Amino acid sequence: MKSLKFKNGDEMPAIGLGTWKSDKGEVGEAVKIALKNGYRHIDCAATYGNEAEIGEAFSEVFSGGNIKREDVWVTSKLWNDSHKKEDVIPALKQTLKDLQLDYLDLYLIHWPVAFKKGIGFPKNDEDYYSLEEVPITETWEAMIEAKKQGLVKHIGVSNFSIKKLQDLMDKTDENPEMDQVELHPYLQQNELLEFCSSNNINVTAFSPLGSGDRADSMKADNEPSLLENETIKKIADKHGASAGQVLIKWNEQRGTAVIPKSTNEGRIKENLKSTGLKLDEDDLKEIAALDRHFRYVTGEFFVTDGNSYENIYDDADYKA
Ligand SMILES: NC(=O)C1=CN([C@@H]2O[C@H](COP(=O)(O)OP(=O)(O)OC[C@H]3O[C@@H](n4cnc5c(N)ncnc54)[C@H](OP(=O)(O)O)[C@@H]3O)[C@@H](O)[C@H]2O)C=CC1
Ligand SMILES: CCCCCC/C=C/C=O
Repeated sequence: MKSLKFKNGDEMPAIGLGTWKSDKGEVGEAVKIALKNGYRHIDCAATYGNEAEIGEAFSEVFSGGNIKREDVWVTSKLWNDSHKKEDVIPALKQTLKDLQLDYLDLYLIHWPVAFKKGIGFPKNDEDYYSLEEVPITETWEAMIEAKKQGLVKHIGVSNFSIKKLQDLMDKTDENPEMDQVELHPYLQQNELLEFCSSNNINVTAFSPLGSGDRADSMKADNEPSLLENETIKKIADKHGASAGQVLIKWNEQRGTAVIPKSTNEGRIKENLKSTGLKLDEDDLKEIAALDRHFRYVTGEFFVTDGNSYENIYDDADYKA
C-alpha cells in the first residue's frame, strides 16, 4: 500500500478505517477486524462518541503482542467546542484517555468553526463564538503547543478551503501538515490538491464512498449515488473489482490518504484490498469527467448569519 510522507520522515498508510457513525457495540469489533486484516491507520474524532470503545479495542490488540502501538497510525480531531486556547489540550487529553494512548500520530482541527463549550451540535446563533472572539490562530497556537509537549506527532486541519489554509499560513509560524476534506469523483477538488501539494500539506479524503449511512436529515433530496454510478460500475466490472474498491483506489492513486468507513467484516476486508487494483489512463479520464462539485457533507449545519461563516468552504458557486 502507498503511504504519505511527512517532513520528519514519518509515513502514514494511505488507506485507513473511518469510524464516523460506527455504532457503539460495533466499532470496537470493526477496529479489531481491521487491524487483524492489515489496516494500520484508524481515523477517529471526539465527536463521533465512540473513542472509548475504540480505546478498548486498541488496548486488547496492543496487549496481544502481535501489533505494536507504533505500527498503527491514529488520527483524532478536536471538536468545535474546544477551540479556546485553554480548552485544546484538555480536549486532546480526554481523547488520549478514551483511546488509551499516550500520543496521537495526527490531531486535526475538525472544522474551522468555534462553538461554546459543551455544544455538540449548534441550535442557534448563541451557540457559536464569533471569528473575532476565538480566531482560528488561537486554536492553532494551542495545537502547536500540543505537538511541542509530545502529545501528538503531527498537527493539521480538516474542512479547510485554500483561502482558510492560506490565511492560517500567513498568520502563524507552523503550517498544517494535513487537510482532511471530502474527496470523490463528484468532488475532485483539483485546485485544493495542487495548493496542498505545493505547500507540503498532505491530504486525506473523507466520505470516499458517498457517506450513504448519514442521517436522512443530513442528506439532500435525490443525492447522486457514487456506488451506483454507471461509469464506476463499468470500471469495476472491467477490473473484476467492486465499485467501492474503484472509489477507494481512485483516491489512493491520486496520492491522498483515504478513510472508508465500514463496520461490516466483508467490506472492511474488501476496502483494503482495493490497493491491489490499478486504474488505467482510460479509467482515470472517464472518472475525471464525473466531477460535478457535489458535496455530501455540506457543512451548512455550521453556518450562521453573524457568528460563523456565510460559506464554510469558500466555494465560488455556493448557494445557501
Ligand atoms: N473530517 C470530517 O469532517 C469528516 C471525516 N470523515 C471521516 O471519513 C470517514 C469515511 O466517511 P463516511 O462519511 O463515514 O462515509 P463513506 O463514504 O466511507 O461511506 C460509508 C458507508 O459506505 C458503506 N460501505 C463501506 N464500504 C463499502 C463497500 N465496499 N461497498 C458498499 N458500501 C460500503 C458503509 O456501510 P457499512 O458500514 O455497513 O459497510 C457506510 O454506509 C468517516 O467515517 C470519518 O472517519 C467523514 C466525514 C466528515
Ligand atoms: C455530532 C456529529 C456531527 C458531525 C458533523 C459532521 C462531521 C462529520 C464527520 O466528521
